[in-house]
Order: sequence, then C-alpha cells, then structure tokens
Amino acid sequence: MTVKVAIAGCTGYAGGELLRLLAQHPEVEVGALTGRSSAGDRLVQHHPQLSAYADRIVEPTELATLRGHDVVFLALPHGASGPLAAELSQDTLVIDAGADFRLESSQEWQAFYGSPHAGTWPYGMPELPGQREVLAQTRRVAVPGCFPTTATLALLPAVTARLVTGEDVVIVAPTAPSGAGKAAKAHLMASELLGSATAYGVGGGHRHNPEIRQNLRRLGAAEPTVSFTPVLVPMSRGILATCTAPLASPTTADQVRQAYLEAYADEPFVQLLPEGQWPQTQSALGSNMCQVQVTVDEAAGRLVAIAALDNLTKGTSGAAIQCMNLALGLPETTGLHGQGVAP
Ligand SMILES: NC(=O)C1=CN([C@@H]2O[C@H](COP(=O)(O)OP(=O)(O)OC[C@H]3O[C@@H](n4cnc5c(N)ncnc54)[C@H](OP(=O)(O)O)[C@@H]3O)[C@@H](O)[C@H]2O)C=CC1
Ligand SMILES: CC(=O)N[C@@H](CCC(=O)OP(=O)(O)O)C(=O)O
Repeated sequence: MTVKVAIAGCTGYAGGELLRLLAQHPEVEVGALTGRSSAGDRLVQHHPQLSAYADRIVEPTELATLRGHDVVFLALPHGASGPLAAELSQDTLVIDAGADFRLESSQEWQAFYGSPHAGTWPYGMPELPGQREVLAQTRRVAVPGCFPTTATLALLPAVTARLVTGEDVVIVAPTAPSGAGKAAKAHLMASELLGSATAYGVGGGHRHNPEIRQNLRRLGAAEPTVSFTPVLVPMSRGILATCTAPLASPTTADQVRQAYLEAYADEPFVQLLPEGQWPQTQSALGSNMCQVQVTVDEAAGRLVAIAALDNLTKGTSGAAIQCMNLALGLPETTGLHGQGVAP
C-alpha cells in the first residue's frame, strides 16, 4: 500500500516534525506541502534539517492543492482547520493537529477559544479505552493537545482503576516554548526565556483545562476538578507533567504500580519506567514514547504520577501518524519508534 499524503502548514514546527517522521514511513508518498506566507519558498529555507525534501517548493494552502490525496494533515493555527476541512472529501483521511475539533462541548470551546465551534471529531488518543476501534473506522481525527496527552497518560491507569476519583487533580507541567509554534517571537524567546522559568495560563485560564477534564471523564471520572499550571522553561522540546490527586482509599505504592503495569503492558508508546527511575524530557526527545512513573505520597494521601514526552512527537506529529496508521489499517507503530536522543 502507498498512501499519498499532503501537509498543510508544512513550514511550522508540527509540519516539520510530520515531514521528519514521514520520510521514514514505508507506506507514504509525500505529495503537496503547503504554507501561507512561505508559499513559493523552498521548504529547506524553513526546515534546513530536512534533507529528504531538498527539492520541494512550498505551495499555497488551497483546496485545489490539497485535493487528490489519501491523507491530509492540517498543522495550522487554531481556527484555520475548520473551514478547510469542511471542503475536503469525506473519503479523505483528514488529521488535524490543531484544537478545532477536540472538544465535545461548544460552551467550553466558546469559553476558552472565543470563536464559533467547528465541531467534534474522533479524538486521536489510541490509549483511551475503546478508542483504537473508533480510530480504525474514521476519516477524521482531532489530534490531542500536548499537555492533555502528557497529563492523561500520567493519570489514565489510576483513574480507570478508580484509585483516584479525578477530583482535586493538580498538574504542574514545565514545557518547551516550541509548543507555542514558530509564530512566537524568536527574539523574545531568546532574551526573555533563556535562563528563566515562567508560569502562564495560571488559575484555570489555559485552554487545555477543558480538554484534560474531558479526557478524565472519558476514563470514568464523574466530576473531575483540575488545577493545571504550565511553566515555560528553556529547552527546545519536551513536557514533564507532575500530576497529583488524593487517593480514593488507602493504597500502597505497590498496588498503584501494579495498576500501571497492567494498564500499560501492551502499549507501544507508553513506558512505565523501572521502580525508582523518574521521567525526564531528554529521554523522550525525537521519540514517540511517553515515559511514566508513579508512586504514593503517604503523608499527603496523594497519588503522584509523572510523565514526559516530546511535545512535537508524541505530543503532536507522532500521535498524528499513529492515528493515521490505525485509520488506514496499518500496524499502529509503522514509521514510528520509541527511542530517544541522548545526551
Ligand atoms: N508546537 C507544538 O508543540 C504543538 C502544536 N500543535 C498544534 O499544531 C498546529 C500547528 O502548530 P505549530 O506547527 O507549532 O505552528 P507554527 O506557527 O510553527 O506553524 C504554523 C503553520 O501554519 C501556517 N499558517 C499560519 N497562519 C495560517 C493561516 N491563517 N492559514 C493557513 N496556514 C497558516 C504557517 O505557514 P507560513 O509559515 O507559510 O506562514 C505554518 O506553516 C497548531 O494548531 C498547534 O496548536 C499541537 C500540539 C503541540
Ligand atoms: C509553550 C506553549 O505555548 N504551548 C502551547 C501548547 C501547545 C499544544 O499542545 O497544543 P495546541 O496549541 O494544539 O493546543 C500552549 O500552552 O498553548
């Protein structure tokens, strides 16, 4: 099988990571590569690291250019995917890296994004119970946000095993500024971010709050309450989410570990680390793996789960390809790997 793939938003961070990964996908032929301000440029002006595409020119993001492909990845700013996707054939597999189709609640969309809600597509997190079956049947996928993926994978076994209720969840997550995309001002990044850590979206204001709550509900939490604080730190890629929640009843660290071992035994891209070893972003770089560790803070009566991933790989583009594989009936891991870069 060879599938023809287009990428809208190829010059951005997510588009570049899609291209890096797809260069080694055995079933993919890369077709149209589109941008907005960069249309007409050589792709390698924007992604000098991508030698496999040295002869490619960026085309404008237009319907006519994207038509005629088996798969279209949308790696566009929020709000840009909705109108474009509506015009693409229902037979085309459309995978949106943006937020437009992630939320079920239009009310929550309005509250956090402030624009009309485009709709809801099957959510691209294969690890959620029953979701692989959903993704195998669909021609539309909404790729999760990078923080929701990290926090959900940290908490999934504990919530599904009812070790925690999903109430009073506290998440603090250092992240790389690359999560903000290339459009963020590079000079400010260098002068203001290097050598500093900065909290933002504090007090429940970050737009990933409703998505994290939605995921916890899907895992069985009746009324999840979450306090989520992202923190910008000077690194190129990565998220490290420390998630804590009160234990529903007295539970030992061994019992908690057992639940995580069982939940993640067969997951290709979630790794429960050996006891005593804690996730670090470095180990996830360039890899589609999310590394997880868990324990109990006995004095506080809380579960402590930590997860690390690469925001551009498992946090976006790797997850998008994992979902493409499922929707096309390919082995889920095709073209992906879970090996990081070190040092
Ligand atoms: N960065 C990350 O870690 C993650 C990103 N995502 C999501 O992926 C999407 C892309 O993010 P990212 O790659 O970081 O963003 P970038 O800012 O790096 O790239 C944006 C891309 O979209 C194009 N573009 C900009 N405005 C428009 C427009 N109005 N219409 C069509 N194309 C446009 C740009 O083209 P040009 O360069 O030609 O102007 C560029 O190719 C976003 O929705 C983001 O939320 C999701 C999870 C994590
Ligand atoms: C550092 C930074 O700004 N990160 C982004 C998260 C990026 C992401 O996961 O995704 P979506 O934009 O697709 O929701 C943020 O906090 O908004």
